[in-house]
Amino acid sequence: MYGGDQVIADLNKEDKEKFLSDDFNITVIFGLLFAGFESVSKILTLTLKLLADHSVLQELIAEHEGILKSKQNSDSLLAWDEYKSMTFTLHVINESLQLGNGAPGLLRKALKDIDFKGFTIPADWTIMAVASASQLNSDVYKDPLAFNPGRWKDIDPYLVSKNFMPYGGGTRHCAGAEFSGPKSREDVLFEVLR
Ligand code: HEM
Repeated sequence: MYGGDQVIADLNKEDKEKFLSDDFNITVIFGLLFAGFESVSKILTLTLKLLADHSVLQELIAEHEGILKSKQNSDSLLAWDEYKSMTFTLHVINESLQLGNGAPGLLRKALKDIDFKGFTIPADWTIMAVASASQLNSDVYKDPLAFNPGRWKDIDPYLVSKNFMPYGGGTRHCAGAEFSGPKSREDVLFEVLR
């Protein structure tokens, strides 16, 4: 049984039969609604605004029409390979994610003292990693506030690996990343290295 199914099943059970506690289930439902709604609506709104303001729509439409034309059965659903072949679409999404910085900060806790560039972050301290500090850094991205999907065509994989984390990273990496937008850092890296 998947986690979501378990939550729904537990909602209909007596307390003593429940596998997960009510507190846990409520936190999961709130978390999913918040994580899955606020993030998508914010980035989607920004993307539509950027598309309205810039002349990339024709190229996007051409890419999608090309895929539709190459389909053997025009009524068939979008296949995974077709989705993955939308290179320009992915560049537009990346650019929106890079500009949008959906999460203001990624929260972590120092499990032990951490030495970093001559400073020590003491154990138990809360750390907030601010992705926009690198995603909007002009030393990293040339003219970072410009909407330029073309920058993703030949982007340096090293730069991406260190400076693009719209979905966070590590064990707390966004659970909806593959579902909501295609690009984790690892995906971009894979695409560039391919
Ligand atoms: C454009 C859309 C989205 C963006 C930019 C985004 C971004 C993020 C970021 C930055 C984090 C924190 C990761 C970290 O701390 O390393 C996160 C966590 C999370 N996201 Fe997303 N997210 C998006 C869509 C979604 C969707 C659609 C869902 C669910 C269907 C979702 C579910 C989650 C969950 C459950 C977490 C918590 C993961 C954990 O703490 O273990 N996200 N997201």
